[in-house]
Amino acid sequence: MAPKELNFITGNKNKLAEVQVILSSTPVKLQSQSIDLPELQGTIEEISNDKARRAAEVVQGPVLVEDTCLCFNAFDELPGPYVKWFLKALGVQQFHRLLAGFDDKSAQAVCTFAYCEGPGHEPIIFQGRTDGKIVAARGPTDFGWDACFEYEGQTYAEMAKEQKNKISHRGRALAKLTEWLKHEV
Ligand SMILES: O=c1[nH]c(=O)c2ncn([C@@H]3O[C@H](COP(=O)(O)OP(=O)(O)OP(=O)(O)O)[C@@H](O)[C@H]3O)c2[nH]1
Ligand SMILES: [Mg+2]
Repeated sequence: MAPKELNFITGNKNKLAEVQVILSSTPVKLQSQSIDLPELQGTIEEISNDKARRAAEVVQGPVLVEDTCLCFNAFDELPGPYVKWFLKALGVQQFHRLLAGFDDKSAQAVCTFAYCEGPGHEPIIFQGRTDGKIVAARGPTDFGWDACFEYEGQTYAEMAKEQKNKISHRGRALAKLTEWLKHEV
């Protein structure tokens, strides 16, 4: 695989930490810059593409961005990309009550990375999805909604990091990115 430098533009330290761990077993040299980018309202892919274009304009060079969505099947995929604001308003201990009136507690975590070569270039996206269930918070609450997202009986927060990274929306998206980098000249 050609060693590649990637400049990951994110304001989220937890995301950055997971990406660093996952990419540490690849030749990718990861840099990062914390720029809080405006986020479009639109489809998951439109938001990630727009975020990558904006970041490339600010940095004037190649960038990698990521947008994470949490889609409730009972809400026809909402809160989706707006999960951040629901979590901020409710807090992780009350978050699961969004689905109190619904039997269907199933949800899908979606991670979409967008790589953009630079201003004017079309971003390329790499997406990972993990199906789970929304539950009352269990485990450490230091990363977003990890404590409320249950996968095969364990919440993300209850899992060891390596275990989460193997099956998570982010781990699956990064596996596609590193596969692509192998063939990138
Ligand atoms: O429990 C979690 N496990 C995860 O694996 C995970 N990945 C993201 N998130 C949270 O979901 C929202 C996405 O919003 P988001 O993608 O716009 O992130 P962000 O604004 O924090 O950073 P960024 O946009 O600067 O990269 C934010 O509240 C993130 O904290 C996660 N929560
Ligand atoms: Mg964001």
